[in-house]
Amino acid sequence: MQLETRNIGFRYPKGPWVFQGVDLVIKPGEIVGLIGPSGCGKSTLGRILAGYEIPNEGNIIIQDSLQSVSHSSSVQLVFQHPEKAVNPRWKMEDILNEGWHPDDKLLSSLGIEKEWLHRWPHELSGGELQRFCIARSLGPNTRFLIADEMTTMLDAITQAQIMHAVLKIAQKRELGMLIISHEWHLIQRLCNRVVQWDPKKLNFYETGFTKAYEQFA
Ligand SMILES: Nc1ncnc2c1ncn2[C@@H]1O[C@H](COP(=O)(O)OP(=O)(O)OP(=O)(O)O)[C@@H](O)[C@H]1O
Repeated sequence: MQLETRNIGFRYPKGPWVFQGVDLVIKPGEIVGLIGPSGCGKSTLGRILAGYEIPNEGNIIIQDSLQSVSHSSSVQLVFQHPEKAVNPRWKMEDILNEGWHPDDKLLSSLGIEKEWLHRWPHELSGGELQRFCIARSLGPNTRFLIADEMTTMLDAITQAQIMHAVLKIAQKRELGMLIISHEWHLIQRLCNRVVQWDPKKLNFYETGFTKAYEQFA
């Protein structure tokens, strides 16, 4: 089972091509980094992979079934703005348990305190809220996790703790991950492979292998 894009191209309505001809493969258990300058289309690609946008050209292939539209709960996206990903009218307990019921072990590995479950989203910091979004994304159906600047709002120590917890889960469950980040050091340290923006071709290309993330886990 792998997550694959074949020759995908995307443009927003009336806009220019953001990218074209993107071929990307994420295998189970593989941690792939995606880097590139602001505005090159990293988040757009992440949203396409998670099924929130439909490519104008090409296909997304998940689990060996050819789909012109990528939409599957097996691909989960956690992005930079957790406040936009939760219902402000729901208490954290309901938000957390909407799709599945994360156990205490997972909550504690992500540093989620029990007392937070009884709060409203606006009563948590961005980083605290993000831990809930991460826990929510790791349901039993998840096979691939797209982490779009997932830990950007956290301090370096908390960022390392959370990434460590997520990577351990990814390793144990053989989840494939795409880590989108501007932080080259983070990408270099965590990823098996790195994919980078090619401005001439409006495309992404492999930069080669980095250190295996086991060193970090
Ligand atoms: N809803 C939208 N409608 C029109 N254009 C959009 C929309 N969202 C993004 N864009 C444009 O598409 C391009 C790619 O945006 P995207 O957010 O994918 O880039 P990015 O590489 O993730 O940037 P950053 O690193 O700053 O987060 C940008 O030029 C952006 O202005």
